[in-house]
Amino acid sequence: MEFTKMHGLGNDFLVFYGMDQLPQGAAELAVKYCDRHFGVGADGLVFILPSERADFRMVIINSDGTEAEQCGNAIRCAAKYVYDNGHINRTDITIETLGAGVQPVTLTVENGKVKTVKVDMGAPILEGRLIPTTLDGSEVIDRPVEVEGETFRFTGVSMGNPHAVIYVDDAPAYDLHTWGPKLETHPLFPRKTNVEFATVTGPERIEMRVWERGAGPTLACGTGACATLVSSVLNGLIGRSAWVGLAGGDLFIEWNEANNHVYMTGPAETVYRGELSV
Ligand SMILES: N[C@@H](CCC[C@H](N)C(=O)O)C(=O)O
Repeated sequence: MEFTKMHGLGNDFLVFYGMDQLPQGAAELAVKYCDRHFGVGADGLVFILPSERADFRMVIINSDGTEAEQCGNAIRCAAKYVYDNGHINRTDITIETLGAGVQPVTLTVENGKVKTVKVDMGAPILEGRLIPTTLDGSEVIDRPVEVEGETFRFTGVSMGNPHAVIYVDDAPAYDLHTWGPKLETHPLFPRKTNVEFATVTGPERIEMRVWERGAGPTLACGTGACATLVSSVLNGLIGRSAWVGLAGGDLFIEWNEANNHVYMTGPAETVYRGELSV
């Protein structure tokens, strides 16, 4: 099986193209080859497949073998992949995802090279039961969640996949390894959750670190950055656009008031191509 190693701000993937459907055993492949010691090493597998509703369909499998509904960094990589490899010759592409439907993607190309990728990530889902959480209500803002005697306050946002955003004093220094896994699997979140620890540091800047559902600590999370901007607006902490600083670099996020859609702009990089014997 041929693959291409790609990343978005260090959130890395093995990208597969050319199959008609998701291969059997994709979960086992993910566990085996995402392993950083006994495999290739990645946060997930990305399959770019044919779609009946869009130019392409993307499936993302986390490194623990679970399928996610959406992945912001992977969709930027998928768009760059199909453009660079001549599978499409337009810079406006549509990509279908499980959790967020068909998403329009725009590539900025300079001297034949993809510089940035902007994705219309759609409207955030804010209803408690739909995120999903076990809480009722049209919004889940600044609500308590208790873990081993510690009370955190979180805001729930789904970008097709679930996120719990928690504000801390210094996100880059935060001990996410202790609290991330406990919050990810808390019973308040029936499909588990991605967990973002965030600090608003300026009128257009948020620092964020992420513990991802099914992948643990990653260097960046596109949907997490979108969820963090939405949460920060809902909590009255920032305006409707900002740079979100992650361990692997920055993403620019806008939540458009007119159509309620969230837009994410950032880079995507190819590292190398390889072949797996399976
Ligand atoms: N890294 C991603 C999100 C990948 C899926 C996530 N771990 C989940 O299970 O929801 C991103 O860039 O959005």
